[in-house]
Amino acid sequence: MTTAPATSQWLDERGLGHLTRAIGHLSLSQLKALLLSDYERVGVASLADRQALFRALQLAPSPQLSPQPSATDRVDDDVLVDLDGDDDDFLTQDLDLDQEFLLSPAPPAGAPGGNAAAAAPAHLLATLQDAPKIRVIVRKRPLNKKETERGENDVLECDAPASTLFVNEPKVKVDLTKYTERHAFRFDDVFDERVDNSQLYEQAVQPLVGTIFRGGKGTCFAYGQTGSGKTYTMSPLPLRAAGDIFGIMAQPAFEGLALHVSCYEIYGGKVFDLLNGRKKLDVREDGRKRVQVVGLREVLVGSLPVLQQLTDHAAAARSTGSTGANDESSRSHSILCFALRTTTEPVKTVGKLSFIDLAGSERGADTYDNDKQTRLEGAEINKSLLALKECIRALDADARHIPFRGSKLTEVLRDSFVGKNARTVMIANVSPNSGSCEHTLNTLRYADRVKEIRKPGSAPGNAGAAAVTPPALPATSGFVPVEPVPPPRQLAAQPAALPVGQQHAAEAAAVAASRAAPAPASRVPNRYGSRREGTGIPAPVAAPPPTAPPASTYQEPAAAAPVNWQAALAPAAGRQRQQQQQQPAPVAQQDAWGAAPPAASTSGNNDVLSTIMAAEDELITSHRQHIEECMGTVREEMNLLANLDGSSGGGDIERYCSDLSALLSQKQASLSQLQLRLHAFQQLMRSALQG
Ligand SMILES: Nc1ncnc2c1ncn2[C@@H]1O[C@H](COP(=O)(O)OP(=O)(O)OP(=O)(O)O)[C@@H](O)[C@H]1O
Repeated sequence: MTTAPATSQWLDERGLGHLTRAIGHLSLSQLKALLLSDYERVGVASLADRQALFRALQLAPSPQLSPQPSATDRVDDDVLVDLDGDDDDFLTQDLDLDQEFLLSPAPPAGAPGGNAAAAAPAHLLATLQDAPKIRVIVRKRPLNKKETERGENDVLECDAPASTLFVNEPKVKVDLTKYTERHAFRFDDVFDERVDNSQLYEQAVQPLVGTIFRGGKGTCFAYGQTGSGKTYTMSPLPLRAAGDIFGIMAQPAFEGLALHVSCYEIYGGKVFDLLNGRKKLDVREDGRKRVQVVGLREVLVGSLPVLQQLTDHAAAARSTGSTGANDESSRSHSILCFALRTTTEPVKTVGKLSFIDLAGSERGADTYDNDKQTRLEGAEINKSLLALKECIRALDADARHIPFRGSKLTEVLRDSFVGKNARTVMIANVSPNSGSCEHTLNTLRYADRVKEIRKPGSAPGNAGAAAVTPPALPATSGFVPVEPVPPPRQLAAQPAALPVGQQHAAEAAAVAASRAAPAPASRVPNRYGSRREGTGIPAPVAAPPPTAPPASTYQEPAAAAPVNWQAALAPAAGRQRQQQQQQPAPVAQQDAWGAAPPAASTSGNNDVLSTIMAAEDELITSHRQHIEECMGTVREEMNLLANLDGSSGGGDIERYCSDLSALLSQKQASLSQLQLRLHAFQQLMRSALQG
């Protein structure tokens, strides 16, 4: 194993020379790319060494850690070509992109010896350099018949040459005057309703095709509200891509490769194989810390008709999910994955291309639906879409931490996010009708946030791009522009840029909170207090100390905490059976917290029932609030990591630690509160049954 001189000197200077043997062969930027959890794997065994190395890497200025690629930075080609290999994280980390012809370069189109496929357009043989790391594209669908019949307006205007989309939002003032608020968003590309699927494919996906022959991992997402055209956009793309892939594979220079396809769905946080009778699959991390969808059926495809049959089969399996309702498709994420593998042993993965039709973005709003199943699904969708956004942002920022653990979706897509050879295209689908305006704005804000971190010199996005001045609005029937138009950056940065689910959740929680009794002030100090308060989620009652045990290790406390059971069952929000609750039942026994549930037997049967029902309501309400709080905290944690990753020089670690500590305390408080409430409820049930 060769030692990189720069690394060994760097280690020496920091008193870590003894680690040269273990990690001296890695370049400094490869070291920087390691996660703390990887240190042991690469041979830094002692905790003290791991901490010292982490600190040293954190404190070192970035340029020092990003030397130009050198001979020592190169990894064996064998490893580079193998996306499944141990060193996946190092794939092309410091690779000179010109060296990325892992397979011999293709002959120029039309060159002697080239077959029909050799005439494939040269841009199909694009290198990773040719494909931007992330592209965000907006596609507007036409007004449909129903919308036209309802007399709905088209509120979207596309300025394709300027890659800008204008939203003319109809609004009504308190004095009932109608007016239009005009929003402008700029993306990498804006496609209007006249752009067909072929044009979209050529501009959005075709640039990714060549990259998968060079160790690339391409991912194409369709995001948007239900009915905005995600499936319409996404369905033809794999076939078109496969046509081009087969074309390249037919060239002599690319012999010895085979295309494999798998299709699965994530529904309610669970994974189902769409090519294997919707078999439920487990997701596990293997010994090499790579996430695997265990038992996923992968089919070797050699022709377009076979692929067509498979995609039809998968589409049918998706729309006839567990309940058989078509509506299910908008509640699940569907993933079609191409893997390009060598045909000779040992089989290696050369590249991957994934197409993801995401769940309807507004489905996250279902967290306040009456049906428990729908609520949980809504929460899961919300969580996954938020996590996805954070992962793409982290990817764009070359962050070391990609928060893929935030949801099942991002967990299974981890491979697509890791490494410099990952390329992502997000297609934000929007509906043009005025009735969908709020959802459309939320979709555009989401897409805008995805693009927000944009490095100088990269493709245009809202951030850093010249302000787009919306042109004067033509007077449209019914709406008169009476409000000044804020610049687009301002619009894009509006704090209301929450996915619609969160807005709804926040609104619902605010209404509930306004009806509830004021929450006690005894809360864990919260740096994020103002934002959290803003969600309208009431503070937990009698917050326990922040030292409460985390969920996984939770045990009932031996020492009784001075908590009254009625306080634990006190309404948090939206109480429905307040009357019955106001009659406290006598104390029957002490619970493990020193709390005393009422002796149900001393009240009449109706009273007992009412008390239990009220307590049950409160427990469920608390649980829902806990989930909302957790989601908010996860988002803040992701922001923390993103800030750390985004700052030059590795971020302010001290601030990061104190913020993280506050968030963890907040989580513990919320969890303990829920456990307290659950425990009291169980006691109540037990005593009612005994009585
Ligand atoms: N660009 C377009 N041109 C013409 N018709 C379109 C276009 N986009 C979507 N449609 C039509 O709009 C309807 C809804 O589209 P689609 O089913 O793709 O929406 P979706 O976002 O996938 O919805 P869901 O989340 O429910 O799966 C379909 O009838 C589709 O044919």
